[in-house]
Amino acid sequence: MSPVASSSLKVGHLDDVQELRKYRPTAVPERYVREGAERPTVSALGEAPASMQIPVIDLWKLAHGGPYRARKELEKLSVACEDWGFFQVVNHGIDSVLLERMQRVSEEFFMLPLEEKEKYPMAPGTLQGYGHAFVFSEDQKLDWCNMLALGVEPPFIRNPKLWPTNPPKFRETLEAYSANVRKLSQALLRFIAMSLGLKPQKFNKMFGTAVQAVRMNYYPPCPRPDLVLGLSSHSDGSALTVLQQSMGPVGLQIVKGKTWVPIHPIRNALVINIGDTIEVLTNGRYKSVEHRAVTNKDRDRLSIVTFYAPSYEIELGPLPEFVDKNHPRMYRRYNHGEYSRHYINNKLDGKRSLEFAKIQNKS
Ligand SMILES: O=C(O)CCC(=O)C(=O)O
Ligand SMILES: [Fe+2]
Repeated sequence: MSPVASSSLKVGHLDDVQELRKYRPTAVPERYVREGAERPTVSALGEAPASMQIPVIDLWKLAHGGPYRARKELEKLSVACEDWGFFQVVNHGIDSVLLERMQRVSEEFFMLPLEEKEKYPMAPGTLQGYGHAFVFSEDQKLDWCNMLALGVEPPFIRNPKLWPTNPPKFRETLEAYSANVRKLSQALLRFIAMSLGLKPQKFNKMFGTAVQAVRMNYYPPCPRPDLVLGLSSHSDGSALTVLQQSMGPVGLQIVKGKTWVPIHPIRNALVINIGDTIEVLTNGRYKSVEHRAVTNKDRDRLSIVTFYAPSYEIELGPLPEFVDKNHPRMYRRYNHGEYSRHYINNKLDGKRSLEFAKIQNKS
């Protein structure tokens, strides 16, 4: 994919938030301070009661639970995708030792000295390496986050120079982890297809050789979590996203109605969300829900996020099964590679990226 020509971008000086934090500041630099409505506590949206939780889906029950339990779990999955766009999955089959190893090597990477991490620089306007993604101008507000993003599959999207050799176990751990997450994504897509009354392999067949990328987000403690965002609000440009988060404080929040709902970490569970591709294919029945990350005053947080998406050459649009008199077509047909380019060349801004495909229905 061709990113924005980096020479055409003027993004100003970008601080590294872990370096900023070393001086134990009590204030945050102006570039991180959000406008009122975007601030986590003075948000246009309210705060959800702590009891409000996204559904938890048991993959074992779906796959092996017998006809009754599997059907019940499939109904739960359908509600999760339709009403929430997010769920946590347990008994997903990925060994907890591998999850822990992945978390450890990621943490070790972020704890390296800056010079070491800067050996894998993310060029402005691209989405691979260590640095600041989605920054396109000098006046854009910055996220309180450090990122390492890597293309994983198919092999041609990899930039091996940006795969850390330090920590030494990083590469092999990411390979093993990604192979497992790929299988899980395919299994989930089978059940999601079934929950929609489609043939189980509908999405997997249609996607061709799926594109898989990983992003590790590290959020250091922040002296003013009330003023900044760890990650700006957005929906994911993937078909499906698989997110592993550390057991610490809540960071991920999703929009539900008029509230920001916190996603409380469950040990060894993975957070799954519907991305823009599934929203388009189902003509909006399953939605890619807006989400963001907030920071914490005393504790850091890590998320390891896998984006699973169709092959770039695939043409996408709402499937005929989801378009009728009562459900007019909401999205045009487009090429997925073109959408991916559009997504990475625009700042994260709620669901704005998907405007790319929206049909303005006259009502
Ligand atoms: O850190 C999180 O929980 C949110 C990460 C996320 O939404 C993303 O990387 O797309
Ligand atoms: Fe996301």
